[in-house]
Amino acid sequence: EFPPEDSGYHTYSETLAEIEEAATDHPGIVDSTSAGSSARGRDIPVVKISDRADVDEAEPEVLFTCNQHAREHLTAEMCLHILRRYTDGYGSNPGITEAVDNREIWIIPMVNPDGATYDVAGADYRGWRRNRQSTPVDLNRNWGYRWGCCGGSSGDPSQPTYRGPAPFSAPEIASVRDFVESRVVGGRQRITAHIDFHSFSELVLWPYGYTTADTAPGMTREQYRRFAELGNAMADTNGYTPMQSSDLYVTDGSVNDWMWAEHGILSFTFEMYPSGGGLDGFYPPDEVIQRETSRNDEAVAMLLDEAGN
Ligand SMILES: CC(C)C[C@H](NS(N)(=O)=O)C(=O)O
Ligand SMILES: [Ca+2]
Ligand SMILES: [Ca+2]
Ligand SMILES: [Ca+2]
Ligand SMILES: [Zn+2]
Repeated sequence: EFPPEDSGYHTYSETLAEIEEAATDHPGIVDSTSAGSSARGRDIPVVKISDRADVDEAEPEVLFTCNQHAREHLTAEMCLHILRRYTDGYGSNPGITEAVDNREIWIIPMVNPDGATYDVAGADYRGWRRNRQSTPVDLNRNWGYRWGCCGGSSGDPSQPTYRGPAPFSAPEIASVRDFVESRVVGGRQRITAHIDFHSFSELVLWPYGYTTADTAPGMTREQYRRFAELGNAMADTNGYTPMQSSDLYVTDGSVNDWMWAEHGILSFTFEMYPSGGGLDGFYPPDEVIQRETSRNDEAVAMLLDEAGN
């Protein structure tokens, strides 16, 4: 559980309750399903928001993933904020109504439910990052594109950036992979854009992470330019700093590289508030949740719009 002064954050069960409530309150535009199970057997919920949500329509699909890293609780709040905004706003906010009528929005609020739960299970925050397999894995190093290629992860099981024994060895990542692969319909990946939310540092990041080069196999100059232009435009709306992922540091096995290289999905990472500070940066007071999640409203709207191009 979160300490009383941070009760505004959602636990796993409170997250499930939020999803249930959205589905109950907005039955026509919400459909909830599961990507699969975590290492400790928790369901990994996937929520869909669209007009005629129970029908797979030929509309561009956009994915938002949150909480790959256990202690980054503000990111789960970001995903729940998108869920609430795009359901409560339907029919009253023209931009939201337009997006829901013309897109299929997929939200996975807690990719790492075991880790998120473990982090708040003690008397104090545990500063936990990884999942809760017997040998814990850094989920954002376990994706299968150029996995472990380039010194952007660790092969040491004791390290926080341990990549696991093989790509997709973490059940959480295998589950999200399976979900994304299930969106290849009629031979075409229907998801066109994605944001993976992390904290912290206030950054907008785009691939590749495994190399510092702008262009590489599967990333032409024109494609890189599209990432950079959209990344800069989104950063202009939330005041985050835009850069190629590897300009921060080289990572291999990250979600963005896999989403782009394997599925051609315009995949970004947003590092949320705060911009700096020590380990307490992972635990901003719950008083900032509303401000720091709605800070990304315009960027989310921009990505949803771009997803149709
Ligand atoms: C997406 C990468 C480049 C940054 C991220 N930073 S975090 N959220 O773990 O502190 C990470 O190390 O996975
Ligand atoms: Ca508080
Ligand atoms: Ca629809
Ligand atoms: Ca569809
Ligand atoms: Zn993270």
